[in-house]
Amino acid sequence: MSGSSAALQPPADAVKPVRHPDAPAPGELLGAHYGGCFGCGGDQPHGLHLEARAGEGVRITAEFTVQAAHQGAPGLAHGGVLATALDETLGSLNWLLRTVAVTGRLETDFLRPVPVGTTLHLEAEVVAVAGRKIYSTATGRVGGPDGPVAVRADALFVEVKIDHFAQHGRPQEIRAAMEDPDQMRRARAFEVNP
Ligand SMILES: CCCCCCCC(=O)SCCNC(=O)CCNC(=O)[C@H](O)C(C)(C)COP(=O)(O)OP(=O)(O)OC[C@H]1O[C@@H](n2cnc3c(N)ncnc32)[C@H](O)[C@@H]1OP(=O)(O)O
Repeated sequence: MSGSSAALQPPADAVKPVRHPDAPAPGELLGAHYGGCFGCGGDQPHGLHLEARAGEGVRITAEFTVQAAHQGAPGLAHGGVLATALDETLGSLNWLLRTVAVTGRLETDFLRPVPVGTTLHLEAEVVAVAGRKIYSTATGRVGGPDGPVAVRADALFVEVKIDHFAQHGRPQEIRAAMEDPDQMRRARAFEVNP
């Protein structure tokens, strides 16, 4: 059984998402939004090291290969790790909208077990926007980009000001991020949102 709850149905006044004119070109690798991110950062030895690419419209594709550190049952990916892969891919859609947003709700269906060593082929798309609310959906396939769907998710992201992170993050990581010119450049690119 699958299907998202009423909380993830876009309201009647929702509109179609609009790709930002400065969004990365289709096919372009996005790179990590933060080196310490468990989903995409290069500084996390046991992280997912998920690599996301801009697609057409407001779509993203991504890949993640399940490592031994990601097991739940013997030889199988942990469900929470698979949810992280979906969450990270959905979060990457914000690059195409040039909006800073965080996950408010994530509903996941686990349809097939995913063994260690498997590459999960992820695809995500924004389906609607209503004010600060961004409604999106994602799938993760195994055996190739056209293989069977192993996991899927629907999500609601909520737009926040960049201050959200400075207000709530642990001071030492916030300080380090603010001292990193690359990190600040990425954050500023999102602030200039018409
Ligand atoms: C930089 C990008 C990184 C991407 C990394 C991958 C994504 C992540 O994992 S992000 C980390 C996980 N998420 C978080 O930490 C978020 C924690 N939550 C929060 O900070 C807040 O609850 C937040 C910002 C989502 C909403 O709070 P706030 O800004 O006060 O807005 P609020 O007024 O409550 O909600 C705004 C709208 O969203 C709706 N909404 C908020 N949360 C939910 C929810 N869980 N379910 C349904 N609707 C919701 C509200 O009903 C409201 O709707 P309406 O405008 O119609 O009344």
